[in-house]
Amino acid sequence: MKLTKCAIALGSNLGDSLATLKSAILTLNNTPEIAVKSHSSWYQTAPVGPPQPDYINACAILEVALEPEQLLANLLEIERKFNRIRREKWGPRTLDLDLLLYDNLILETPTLTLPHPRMTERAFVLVPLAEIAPDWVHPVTKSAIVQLLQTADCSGVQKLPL
Ligand SMILES: Nc1ncnc2c1ncn2[C@@H]1O[C@H](COP(=O)(O)OP(=O)(O)OP(=O)(O)O)[C@@H](O)[C@H]1O
Ligand SMILES: Nc1nc2c(c(=O)[nH]1)N=C(CO)CN2
Repeated sequence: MKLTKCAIALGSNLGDSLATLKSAILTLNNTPEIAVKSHSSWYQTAPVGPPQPDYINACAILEVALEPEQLLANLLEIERKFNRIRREKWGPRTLDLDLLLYDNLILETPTLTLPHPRMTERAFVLVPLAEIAPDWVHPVTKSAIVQLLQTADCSGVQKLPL
């Protein structure tokens, strides 16, 4: 099967978030149909939505031998492995994995929207993504990630020391 380049966002604001995100990257890379090609720095980010602890966020570039829905199923399965408590909408979680971009595919099904519909307004996604894929053109807005970043409010996003 052909390999497809994808971008994902990782987030956590419960438990040992940094350890969880590092472990999630290893778990992804141990999946036979998924290769993690690169990941961004780790960022501490102010919560968007209801009051809750700060998040650690990052983005990763994957090469996958999976259809979009299969990749989403893998991401949700890994989330489930790490998330032992019930989640409220936009509430705290031990691990959140969002599929941002699947090549230049535009897709809308009941369970999967591509590109991720809220990625263009989220500095906690655009800052880490611009680090690893600045020139990737968002297929709906036709803007490169680095251009989308120019209009984002990045005040709540802080790079963590290595
Ligand atoms: N591009 C996408 N990436 C991840 N999930 C998606 C995507 N498009 C649609 N979904 C659907 O969204 C559902 C709920 O996702 P989730 O609980 O992570 O939302 P959330 O993290 O609370 O909010 P947000 O989607 O704004 O980050 C998933 O089960 C999935 O079916
Ligand atoms: N800073 C930040 N805020 C959020 C995040 C996140 O990953 N980072 N995820 C949310 C639900 O997807 C809601 N709010």
